[in-house]
Amino acid sequence: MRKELLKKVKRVVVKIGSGVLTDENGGVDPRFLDGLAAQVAELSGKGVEVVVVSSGAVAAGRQALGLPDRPRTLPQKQAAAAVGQSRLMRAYEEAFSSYDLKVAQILLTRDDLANRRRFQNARGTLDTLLACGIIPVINENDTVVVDELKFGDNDNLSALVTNLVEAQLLLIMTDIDGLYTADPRTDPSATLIHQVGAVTRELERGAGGSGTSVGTGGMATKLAAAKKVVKSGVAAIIFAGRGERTLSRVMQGELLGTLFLPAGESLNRRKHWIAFTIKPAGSIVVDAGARDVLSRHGRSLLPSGIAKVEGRFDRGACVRVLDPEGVEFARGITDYSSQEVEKIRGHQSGEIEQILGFRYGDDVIHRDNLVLL
Ligand SMILES: Nc1ncnc2c1ncn2[C@@H]1O[C@H](COP(=O)(O)OP(=O)(O)O)[C@@H](O)[C@H]1O
Ligand SMILES: N[C@@H](CCC(=O)OP(=O)(O)O)C(=O)O
Repeated sequence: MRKELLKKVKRVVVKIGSGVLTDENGGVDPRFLDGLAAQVAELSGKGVEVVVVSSGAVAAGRQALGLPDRPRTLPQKQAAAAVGQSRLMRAYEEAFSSYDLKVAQILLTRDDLANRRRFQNARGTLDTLLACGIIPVINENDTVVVDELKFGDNDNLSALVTNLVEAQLLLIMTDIDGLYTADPRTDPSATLIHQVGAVTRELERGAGGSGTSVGTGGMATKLAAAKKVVKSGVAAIIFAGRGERTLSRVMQGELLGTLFLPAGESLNRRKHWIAFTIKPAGSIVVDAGARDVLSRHGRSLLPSGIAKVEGRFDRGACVRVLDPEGVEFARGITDYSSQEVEKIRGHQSGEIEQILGFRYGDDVIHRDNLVLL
Protein backbone atom coordinates (compact mmCIF):
# COMPACT_ATOMS: atom_id res chain seq x y z
CA MET A 1 0.00 0.00 0.00
CA ARG A 2 2.70 2.48 1.04
CA LYS A 3 4.95 1.61 -1.85
CA GLU A 4 2.07 1.97 -4.32
CA LEU A 5 1.27 5.44 -2.94
CA LEU A 6 4.90 6.53 -2.93
CA LYS A 7 5.49 5.43 -6.51
CA LYS A 8 3.04 8.11 -7.69
CA VAL A 9 4.81 10.95 -5.88
CA LYS A 10 6.32 13.52 -8.21
CA ARG A 11 6.10 16.48 -5.85
CA VAL A 12 6.40 16.36 -2.06
CA VAL A 13 6.12 18.92 0.74
CA VAL A 14 8.53 18.24 3.62
CA LYS A 15 7.74 20.06 6.88
CA ILE A 16 10.54 20.35 9.41
CA GLY A 17 9.74 21.17 13.04
CA SER A 18 11.86 23.41 15.28
CA GLY A 19 12.75 20.52 17.57
CA VAL A 20 14.27 18.51 14.72
CA LEU A 21 16.26 21.36 13.30
CA THR A 22 17.76 22.89 16.40
CA ASP A 23 20.36 21.48 18.79
CA GLU A 24 20.28 21.43 22.60
CA ASN A 25 21.23 25.14 22.73
CA GLY A 26 18.38 26.15 20.41
CA GLY A 27 20.66 27.04 17.48
CA VAL A 28 20.28 25.56 13.98
CA ASP A 29 21.97 22.16 13.90
CA PRO A 30 24.30 22.03 10.84
CA ARG A 31 24.63 18.24 11.03
CA PHE A 32 20.89 17.76 10.69
CA LEU A 33 20.75 20.18 7.76
CA ASP A 34 23.63 18.43 6.03
CA GLY A 35 21.82 15.10 6.30
CA LEU A 36 18.60 16.69 5.06
CA ALA A 37 20.36 18.28 2.08
CA ALA A 38 21.91 14.92 1.11
CA GLN A 39 18.51 13.23 1.17
CA VAL A 40 16.78 16.06 -0.73
CA ALA A 41 19.54 15.86 -3.36
CA GLU A 42 18.87 12.13 -3.67
CA LEU A 43 15.16 12.77 -4.21
CA SER A 44 15.82 15.53 -6.74
CA GLY A 45 18.14 13.18 -8.57
CA LYS A 46 15.23 10.75 -8.91
CA GLY A 47 13.04 13.48 -10.39
CA VAL A 48 10.96 14.17 -7.26
CA GLU A 49 10.33 17.90 -6.69
CA VAL A 50 10.75 18.95 -3.06
CA VAL A 51 9.19 21.94 -1.29
CA VAL A 52 10.42 22.51 2.26
CA VAL A 53 8.33 24.16 4.98
CA SER A 54 10.79 24.97 7.73
CA SER A 55 10.27 26.15 11.29
CA GLY A 56 13.16 27.23 13.48
CA ALA A 57 13.35 31.03 13.02
CA VAL A 58 12.12 31.84 16.51
CA ALA A 59 14.35 29.19 18.11
CA ALA A 60 17.41 30.38 16.17
CA GLY A 61 16.69 34.03 16.97
CA ARG A 62 16.10 33.42 20.64
CA GLN A 63 19.67 32.29 21.03
CA ALA A 64 20.98 35.31 19.12
CA LEU A 65 18.88 37.76 21.13
CA GLY A 66 20.15 36.17 24.32
CA LEU A 67 16.67 35.35 25.60
CA PRO A 68 16.96 32.70 28.32
CA ASP A 69 13.59 31.17 27.52
CA ARG A 70 10.98 30.90 24.75
CA PRO A 71 9.89 34.47 23.81
CA ARG A 72 6.73 35.35 25.71
CA THR A 73 5.30 38.45 24.06
CA LEU A 74 4.36 38.72 20.38
CA PRO A 75 6.91 41.52 19.68
CA GLN A 76 9.63 39.42 21.33
CA LYS A 77 8.70 36.45 19.18
CA GLN A 78 8.65 38.63 16.06
CA ALA A 79 12.04 40.11 16.89
CA ALA A 80 13.43 36.62 17.46
CA ALA A 81 11.99 35.44 14.13
CA ALA A 82 13.50 38.45 12.31
CA VAL A 83 16.97 37.64 13.63
CA GLY A 84 16.53 33.90 13.33
CA GLN A 85 15.07 33.69 9.81
CA SER A 86 18.22 35.02 8.14
CA ARG A 87 20.39 32.67 10.20
CA LEU A 88 18.10 29.82 9.27
CA MET A 89 18.34 30.59 5.55
CA ARG A 90 22.11 31.00 5.72
CA ALA A 91 22.34 27.56 7.30
CA TYR A 92 20.09 26.11 4.56
CA GLU A 93 22.15 27.76 1.84
CA GLU A 94 25.41 26.46 3.25
CA ALA A 95 24.15 22.92 3.73
CA PHE A 96 22.37 22.64 0.37
CA SER A 97 25.18 24.22 -1.67
CA SER A 98 27.45 21.30 -0.68
CA TYR A 99 25.09 19.14 -2.77
CA ASP A 100 24.84 21.66 -5.63
CA LEU A 101 21.34 22.66 -4.65
CA LYS A 102 20.04 26.22 -4.53
CA VAL A 103 17.38 27.31 -2.07
CA ALA A 104 14.86 30.18 -2.15
CA GLN A 105 13.17 31.82 0.82
CA ILE A 106 9.39 32.26 0.75
CA LEU A 107 7.62 33.91 3.68
CA LEU A 108 3.82 33.70 3.74
CA THR A 109 0.91 34.91 5.84
CA ARG A 110 -2.59 33.50 5.87
CA ASP A 111 -3.75 36.66 4.09
CA ASP A 112 -1.48 35.87 1.16
CA LEU A 113 -3.12 32.52 0.55
CA ALA A 114 -6.65 33.70 1.36
CA ASN A 115 -6.44 36.24 -1.46
CA ARG A 116 -7.08 34.25 -4.64
CA ARG A 117 -4.78 36.45 -6.79
CA ARG A 118 -1.88 36.25 -4.36
CA PHE A 119 -2.53 32.51 -4.03
CA GLN A 120 -2.18 32.17 -7.82
CA ASN A 121 0.92 34.38 -7.73
CA ALA A 122 2.57 32.29 -5.02
CA ARG A 123 1.73 29.22 -7.05
CA GLY A 124 3.35 30.73 -10.16
CA THR A 125 6.53 31.62 -8.26
CA LEU A 126 6.79 28.17 -6.70
CA ASP A 127 6.25 26.44 -10.05
CA THR A 128 8.97 28.57 -11.63
CA LEU A 129 11.44 27.87 -8.82
CA LEU A 130 10.78 24.14 -9.06
CA ALA A 131 11.14 24.21 -12.84
CA CYS A 132 14.58 25.81 -12.30
CA GLY A 133 15.54 23.00 -9.91
CA ILE A 134 15.55 25.32 -6.87
CA ILE A 135 14.30 24.14 -3.47
CA PRO A 136 11.76 26.59 -1.98
CA VAL A 137 12.08 26.92 1.79
CA ILE A 138 8.82 28.32 3.19
CA ASN A 139 8.09 29.73 6.62
CA GLU A 140 5.36 31.87 8.10
CA ASN A 141 6.18 35.58 7.87
CA ASP A 142 6.28 35.85 11.66
CA THR A 143 7.51 39.44 11.81
CA VAL A 144 4.42 40.99 10.22
CA VAL A 145 1.52 38.84 11.33
CA VAL A 146 -0.93 39.58 14.08
CA ASP A 147 -3.21 36.90 15.46
CA GLU A 148 -6.01 37.10 12.92
CA LEU A 149 -3.63 36.88 9.97
CA LYS A 150 -1.64 33.94 11.30
CA PHE A 151 -1.50 30.35 10.19
CA GLY A 152 -0.42 29.91 13.80
CA ASP A 153 1.71 26.88 13.23
CA ASN A 154 3.73 25.49 10.38
CA ASP A 155 1.85 22.17 10.37
CA ASN A 156 -1.23 24.05 9.19
CA LEU A 157 0.89 26.07 6.75
CA SER A 158 2.39 22.88 5.30
CA ALA A 159 -1.10 21.47 4.63
CA LEU A 160 -2.11 24.64 2.78
CA VAL A 161 1.17 24.64 0.84
CA THR A 162 0.51 21.01 -0.18
CA ASN A 163 -2.77 22.17 -1.68
CA LEU A 164 -1.13 25.26 -3.20
CA VAL A 165 1.54 23.31 -5.10
CA GLU A 166 -0.66 20.23 -5.67
CA ALA A 167 1.88 17.87 -4.15
CA GLN A 168 0.95 14.20 -3.87
CA LEU A 169 2.45 13.77 -0.40
CA LEU A 170 3.00 15.73 2.81
CA LEU A 171 5.86 14.57 5.04
CA ILE A 172 6.00 15.97 8.57
CA MET A 173 9.41 15.48 10.19
CA THR A 174 9.22 15.92 13.93
CA ASP A 175 10.93 14.99 17.20
CA ILE A 176 8.87 11.85 17.78
CA ASP A 177 8.47 8.75 15.63
CA GLY A 178 4.81 9.29 14.74
CA LEU A 179 1.30 9.60 16.14
CA TYR A 180 0.72 7.73 19.39
CA THR A 181 -2.59 6.83 21.03
CA ALA A 182 -1.69 9.49 23.65
CA ASP A 183 1.32 11.74 24.32
CA PRO A 184 4.05 9.24 25.31
CA ARG A 185 5.79 11.98 27.30
CA THR A 186 2.95 11.87 29.79
CA ASP A 187 1.36 8.45 29.17
CA PRO A 188 3.84 5.54 29.18
CA SER A 189 1.19 3.09 27.95
CA ALA A 190 0.76 5.02 24.66
CA THR A 191 1.45 3.04 21.48
CA LEU A 192 2.53 4.12 18.00
CA ILE A 193 -0.15 4.07 15.29
CA HIS A 194 1.29 2.91 11.96
CA GLN A 195 -1.60 3.72 9.65
CA VAL A 196 -4.67 5.95 9.84
CA GLY A 197 -7.61 5.44 7.49
CA ALA A 198 -9.78 8.21 8.96
CA VAL A 199 -8.99 10.92 11.50
CA THR A 200 -11.48 10.14 14.27
CA ARG A 201 -12.46 12.14 17.38
CA GLU A 202 -10.67 9.50 19.47
CA LEU A 203 -7.37 10.10 17.67
CA GLU A 204 -7.88 13.84 18.09
CA ARG A 205 -8.46 13.45 21.80
CA GLY A 206 -5.15 11.58 22.15
CA ALA A 207 -3.12 14.17 20.24
CA GLY A 208 -1.83 16.78 22.66
CA GLY A 209 0.28 19.93 22.60
CA SER A 210 4.01 20.33 22.18
CA GLY A 211 6.29 18.57 24.63
CA THR A 212 9.28 20.86 24.07
CA SER A 213 10.19 24.50 24.62
CA VAL A 214 10.67 25.15 20.89
CA GLY A 215 7.70 23.37 19.25
CA THR A 216 4.31 24.97 18.52
CA GLY A 217 1.05 23.07 18.43
CA GLY A 218 2.37 19.57 19.13
CA MET A 219 0.68 16.51 17.66
CA ALA A 220 -2.76 18.16 17.61
CA THR A 221 -1.76 20.53 14.79
CA LYS A 222 0.00 17.73 12.87
CA LEU A 223 -3.14 15.64 12.99
CA ALA A 224 -5.19 18.63 11.83
CA ALA A 225 -2.75 19.13 8.94
CA ALA A 226 -2.96 15.46 7.94
CA LYS A 227 -6.77 15.65 8.08
CA LYS A 228 -6.73 18.61 5.67
CA VAL A 229 -4.50 16.99 3.05
CA VAL A 230 -6.19 13.59 3.02
CA LYS A 231 -9.41 15.44 2.10
CA SER A 232 -7.82 16.41 -1.20
CA GLY A 233 -6.70 12.88 -1.96
CA VAL A 234 -3.15 13.35 -0.72
CA ALA A 235 -1.28 11.07 1.70
CA ALA A 236 0.64 12.31 4.75
CA ILE A 237 3.34 10.67 6.87
CA ILE A 238 4.45 11.93 10.29
CA PHE A 239 7.84 10.54 11.32
CA ALA A 240 11.00 11.25 13.33
CA GLY A 241 13.29 13.63 11.48
CA ARG A 242 16.35 12.66 13.48
CA GLY A 243 17.86 9.25 12.96
CA GLU A 244 19.69 7.70 10.08
CA ARG A 245 18.40 8.93 6.68
CA THR A 246 14.77 8.77 7.75
CA LEU A 247 13.51 10.93 4.84
CA SER A 248 15.07 8.62 2.24
CA ARG A 249 13.90 5.53 4.06
CA VAL A 250 10.32 6.79 4.32
CA MET A 251 10.35 7.63 0.60
CA GLN A 252 11.57 4.11 -0.16
CA GLY A 253 8.53 2.70 1.60
CA GLU A 254 10.09 1.62 4.89
CA LEU A 255 7.44 1.30 7.60
CA LEU A 256 8.49 4.32 9.65
CA GLY A 257 6.11 6.80 11.28
CA THR A 258 2.36 7.11 10.82
CA LEU A 259 0.86 6.99 7.33
CA PHE A 260 -2.45 8.80 6.71
CA LEU A 261 -4.26 7.33 3.74
CA PRO A 262 -5.87 9.72 1.26
CA ALA A 263 -9.66 9.95 1.38
CA GLY A 264 -11.53 8.11 -1.40
CA GLU A 265 -13.42 11.17 -2.55
CA SER A 266 -11.24 14.22 -2.87
CA LEU A 267 -11.83 17.97 -2.89
CA ASN A 268 -10.53 19.91 -5.85
CA ARG A 269 -7.97 22.64 -5.16
CA ARG A 270 -10.49 25.48 -5.16
CA LYS A 271 -12.86 23.71 -2.76
CA HIS A 272 -9.92 22.87 -0.50
CA TRP A 273 -9.04 26.57 -0.50
CA ILE A 274 -12.64 27.47 0.44
CA ALA A 275 -12.70 24.89 3.23
CA PHE A 276 -9.34 25.54 4.82
CA THR A 277 -7.57 28.67 3.65
CA ILE A 278 -10.03 31.55 3.78
CA LYS A 279 -11.33 32.66 7.15
CA PRO A 280 -15.14 32.57 7.51
CA ALA A 281 -16.67 36.00 8.09
CA GLY A 282 -19.93 34.75 9.62
CA SER A 283 -22.41 31.88 9.79
CA ILE A 284 -25.69 30.78 8.26
CA VAL A 285 -27.86 28.42 10.30
CA VAL A 286 -30.06 26.16 8.17
CA ASP A 287 -33.08 24.01 9.00
CA ALA A 288 -33.02 20.20 9.09
CA GLY A 289 -34.46 19.86 5.57
CA ALA A 290 -31.76 22.08 4.07
CA ARG A 291 -29.04 20.22 5.98
CA ASP A 292 -30.24 16.95 4.44
CA VAL A 293 -30.42 18.14 0.84
CA LEU A 294 -27.03 19.81 1.13
CA SER A 295 -25.22 16.94 2.79
CA ARG A 296 -26.95 14.00 1.11
CA HIS A 297 -27.80 15.29 -2.33
CA GLY A 298 -25.08 17.89 -2.92
CA ARG A 299 -27.57 20.69 -3.68
CA SER A 300 -27.12 24.47 -3.48
CA LEU A 301 -28.32 26.42 -0.44
CA LEU A 302 -31.57 28.30 -1.15
CA PRO A 303 -33.01 31.12 1.00
CA SER A 304 -35.99 28.95 1.98
CA GLY A 305 -33.80 26.62 4.10
CA ILE A 306 -32.09 29.40 6.08
CA ALA A 307 -33.18 29.90 9.69
CA LYS A 308 -30.68 32.47 10.98
CA VAL A 309 -27.72 34.65 10.02
CA GLU A 310 -24.80 35.33 12.37
CA GLY A 311 -22.18 38.06 11.93
CA ARG A 312 -21.82 40.62 9.15
CA PHE A 313 -20.47 39.65 5.77
CA ASP A 314 -20.43 40.89 2.19
CA ARG A 315 -21.38 39.10 -1.01
CA GLY A 316 -18.42 36.86 -1.94
CA ALA A 317 -17.40 36.17 1.67
CA CYS A 318 -16.71 32.73 3.09
CA VAL A 319 -19.34 31.62 5.63
CA ARG A 320 -19.84 28.67 7.94
CA VAL A 321 -22.99 26.63 7.39
CA LEU A 322 -24.42 25.35 10.68
CA ASP A 323 -27.11 22.72 11.31
CA PRO A 324 -30.04 23.47 13.66
CA GLU A 325 -27.89 22.32 16.62
CA GLY A 326 -25.24 24.91 15.74
CA VAL A 327 -22.72 22.35 14.45
CA GLU A 328 -20.77 23.43 11.38
CA PHE A 329 -21.14 20.88 8.58
CA ALA A 330 -20.21 22.92 5.50
CA ARG A 331 -18.50 26.08 4.32
CA GLY A 332 -19.11 28.16 1.25
CA ILE A 333 -18.92 31.43 -0.62
CA THR A 334 -22.12 33.41 -0.28
CA ASP A 335 -23.76 35.22 -3.19
CA TYR A 336 -25.66 37.54 -0.86
CA SER A 337 -24.50 39.77 2.01
CA SER A 338 -25.62 39.13 5.61
CA GLN A 339 -28.16 41.98 5.41
CA GLU A 340 -29.60 40.57 2.19
CA VAL A 341 -29.75 37.01 3.58
CA GLU A 342 -31.50 38.37 6.67
CA LYS A 343 -34.27 39.76 4.42
CA ILE A 344 -34.72 36.76 2.11
CA ARG A 345 -34.26 33.90 4.59
CA GLY A 346 -37.26 31.58 4.77
CA HIS A 347 -38.58 32.84 1.41
CA GLN A 348 -38.84 31.13 -1.96
CA SER A 349 -36.13 32.05 -4.50
CA GLY A 350 -38.83 33.47 -6.80
CA GLU A 351 -39.50 36.18 -4.20
CA ILE A 352 -35.88 37.46 -4.00
CA GLU A 353 -36.32 40.21 -6.58
CA GLN A 354 -39.52 41.46 -5.03
CA ILE A 355 -37.91 41.64 -1.57
CA LEU A 356 -34.51 43.09 -2.48
CA GLY A 357 -35.35 44.92 -5.69
CA PHE A 358 -32.72 42.84 -7.54
CA ARG A 359 -31.42 39.28 -7.65
CA TYR A 360 -28.01 37.68 -8.28
CA GLY A 361 -29.49 34.20 -8.66
CA ASP A 362 -31.67 31.64 -6.90
CA ASP A 363 -29.01 30.32 -4.51
CA VAL A 364 -27.44 31.90 -1.47
CA ILE A 365 -24.53 29.46 -1.84
CA HIS A 366 -24.17 27.65 -5.16
CA ARG A 367 -23.11 24.02 -4.85
CA ASP A 368 -19.88 24.72 -6.80
CA ASN A 369 -18.94 27.08 -3.97
CA LEU A 370 -20.07 24.79 -1.13
CA VAL A 371 -17.84 22.28 0.65
CA LEU A 372 -19.11 19.64 3.05
CA LEU A 373 -16.72 19.18 5.97
N1 LIG B 1 -0.57 11.50 20.62
C1 LIG B 1 0.67 11.98 20.50
N2 LIG B 1 1.59 11.27 19.78
C2 LIG B 1 2.85 11.73 19.61
N3 LIG B 1 3.29 12.90 20.14
C3 LIG B 1 2.45 13.67 20.84
C4 LIG B 1 1.09 13.24 21.06
N4 LIG B 1 0.46 14.19 21.79
C5 LIG B 1 1.36 15.17 22.00
N5 LIG B 1 2.56 14.87 21.46
C6 LIG B 1 3.74 15.75 21.53
O1 LIG B 1 3.94 16.40 20.27
C7 LIG B 1 5.33 16.68 20.13
C8 LIG B 1 5.67 17.05 18.69
O2 LIG B 1 5.12 18.33 18.38
P1 LIG B 1 5.99 19.69 18.42
O3 LIG B 1 6.73 19.78 19.71
O4 LIG B 1 5.10 20.81 18.06
O5 LIG B 1 7.07 19.41 17.29
P2 LIG B 1 7.55 20.21 15.99
O6 LIG B 1 8.49 21.24 16.48
O7 LIG B 1 8.19 19.13 15.17
O8 LIG B 1 6.34 20.79 15.31
C9 LIG B 1 5.97 15.41 20.62
O9 LIG B 1 7.28 15.60 21.02
C10 LIG B 1 5.03 15.00 21.79
O10 LIG B 1 5.51 15.43 23.05
N1 LIG C 1 7.36 30.15 12.20
C1 LIG C 1 7.90 29.60 13.44
C2 LIG C 1 7.52 28.15 13.59
C3 LIG C 1 6.20 27.88 14.24
C4 LIG C 1 5.95 26.36 14.37
O1 LIG C 1 4.87 25.88 13.98
O2 LIG C 1 6.93 25.63 14.92
P1 LIG C 1 6.96 24.00 14.94
O3 LIG C 1 5.85 23.48 15.84
O4 LIG C 1 8.29 23.66 15.48
O5 LIG C 1 6.78 23.53 13.54
C5 LIG C 1 9.44 29.64 13.42
O6 LIG C 1 10.04 29.63 12.35
O7 LIG C 1 10.00 29.67 14.49
